[in-house]
Amino acid sequence: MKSIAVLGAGSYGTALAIQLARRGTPVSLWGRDAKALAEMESRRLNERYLPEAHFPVGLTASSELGAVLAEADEVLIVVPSQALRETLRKIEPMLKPGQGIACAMKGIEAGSGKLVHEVVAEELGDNRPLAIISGPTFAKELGLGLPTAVTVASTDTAYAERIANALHGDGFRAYTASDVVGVEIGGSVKNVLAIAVGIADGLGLGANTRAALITRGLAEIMRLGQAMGGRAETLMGLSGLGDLVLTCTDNQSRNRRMGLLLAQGKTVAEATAEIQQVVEGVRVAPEVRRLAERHKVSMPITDVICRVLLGEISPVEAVRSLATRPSKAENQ
Ligand SMILES: NC(=O)C1=CN([C@@H]2O[C@H](COP(=O)(O)OP(=O)(O)OC[C@H]3O[C@@H](n4cnc5c(N)ncnc54)[C@H](O)[C@@H]3O)[C@@H](O)[C@H]2O)C=CC1
Ligand SMILES: O=C(CO)COP(=O)(O)O
Repeated sequence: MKSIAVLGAGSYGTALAIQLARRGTPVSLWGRDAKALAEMESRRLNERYLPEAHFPVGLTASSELGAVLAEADEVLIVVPSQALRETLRKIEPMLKPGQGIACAMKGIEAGSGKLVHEVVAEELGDNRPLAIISGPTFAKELGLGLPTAVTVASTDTAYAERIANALHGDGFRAYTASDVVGVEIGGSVKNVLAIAVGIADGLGLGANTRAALITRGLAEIMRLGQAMGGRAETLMGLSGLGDLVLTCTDNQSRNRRMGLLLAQGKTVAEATAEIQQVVEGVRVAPEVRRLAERHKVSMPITDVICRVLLGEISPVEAVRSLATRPSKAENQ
């Protein structure tokens, strides 16, 4: 790949930019805060979001969006999902013909319930190649160069391979897939389930509860994902089960930490202020619930998490309401 613009200089945008540069692609990392970007460029480090990983040669940081896009052959967007549409509107007049768009955010647009590929198609049309990058990838570990695997999904196989090849290597494995919806649903819904597991662990409910929530959470991902056209093998893969296990079981996850803090009695606002980074599950949960209603699938864990986030029930009541559901066949 000749060169790539990475839009979004938070923890994950920085980590992916570092990986691309490590593999030899010239990368421009763009963020909207001019002072922060100038500091990153001079210190060769993103002190606030990824202080563990130095920038390789070939990675430049800039807040000049026009210049960054003009020099790039491809564009990778890694802003939070709620900032995706705004970012697309900003870049649309500056894009060059043929520049592909890859997206690595994990969420659903609040209010519209649109998946990432739908938002991109609405704003940019469907003439550009589009890929979704997802999977079990904590930014810090990726930044440190620890072994990591992702899925790159696109209906354009050649484009998925181009993006995967740019990322692949040095212990980073990038697999390709064509099931865009399956990859998007796995990556979005696992954020909600990680809040649930965080709550259970925060309340000290133990390993049995954690395993039950992860497994029944996977059942929710499978039901919604398949109802929306995703494939079971995708939902059981890196971007589904893989990311669910990662996010539910390690405190690097902001969504899991949200659950832990709610279990301590903090409000959503207090927990958000403490975490100081994006917690996608909070905005995604009500959208997942609406999608479940629209597609007539049962998602009881998602449902109680929505109610906790709205302040309708406490974390203890949420767990109680799940535990007292009537018995049923496991495969329904
Ligand atoms: N951090 C991680 O380990 C991983 C994160 N992701 C996903 O990546 C996406 C981005 O998350 P993080 O980088 O972790 O968030 P973060 O909280 O570390 O950073 C967010 C960044 O987005 C920027 N931003 C917010 N609104 C913006 C806007 N309107 N225009 C431009 N920039 C804007 C902020 O200034 C900040 O630099 C999320 O969807 C997340 O789920 C996916 C895999 C791993
Ligand atoms: O998506 C992630 C890891 O794959 C990061 O999870 P959190 O957003 O919960 O930190």
